[in-house]
Amino acid sequence: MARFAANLTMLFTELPMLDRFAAAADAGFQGVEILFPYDIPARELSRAAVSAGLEMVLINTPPPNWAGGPRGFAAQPGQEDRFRHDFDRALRFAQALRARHIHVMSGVAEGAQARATLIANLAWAVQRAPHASLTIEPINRTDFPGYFLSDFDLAADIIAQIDAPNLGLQFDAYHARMIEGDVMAAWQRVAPLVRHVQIAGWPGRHEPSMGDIDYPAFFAALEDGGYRGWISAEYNPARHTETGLDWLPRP
Ligand SMILES: O=C(O)C(=O)[C@@H](O)CO
Ligand SMILES: [Mg+2]
Repeated sequence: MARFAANLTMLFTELPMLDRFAAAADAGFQGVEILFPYDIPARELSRAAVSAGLEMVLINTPPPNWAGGPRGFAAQPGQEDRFRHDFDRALRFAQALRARHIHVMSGVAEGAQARATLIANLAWAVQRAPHASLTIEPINRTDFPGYFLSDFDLAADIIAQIDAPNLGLQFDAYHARMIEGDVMAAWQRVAPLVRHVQIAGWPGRHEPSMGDIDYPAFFAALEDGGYRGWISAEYNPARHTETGLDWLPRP
């Protein structure tokens, strides 16, 4: 069965970051992800994860933090040096945290040159970090205006073109609902490429129990299809985090 992780950038924000680890473990999560961990020394984050018995599942490149920084540079022509510098920093953090995946963010860009830039940067990154697992994630342009990678078929094409064992797809069911409408159909199309799954309710990006995505059916499809990766709760709780965890399957 897939294991569940809590996105500590968005869940348990009632607590300071380092206290969110124990709260996530107590609530029944087995792993955590942090979108941009770069404000806190990696050894402190690592200690908190280890003492809570949690696996670090994912971090994002690049360093600018969640509160307002650009969402990546990988598809921006002319920003290759910045991308490489940020990627190396993400890699150092991922190594220190033993993070399973690094999500490489494309940023705001458009057109053929952006696509070529993203492919060239990813081709560099998969060689730079042969032992790391890298992901790319289609993100909807309503919430993230101008974000380059907002199409599942484009992401699949890019992964095929790079053709590296350490690059895969990050499937966020909320973005799939926003971009495609039918989450299950999108999943069936790209499932073999998926390394990491994220979930939230739609509309609103709140608890998975709120809205029209049938998560029990989605979890069953993942199980039936042999998905063995993590499922990460990446949503803005509408209530106190713990009160809203009735959707979380517990043994
Ligand atoms: O917004 C999402 O969805 C993500 O997974 C983030 O990594 C984007 O910052
Ligand atoms: Mg996501």
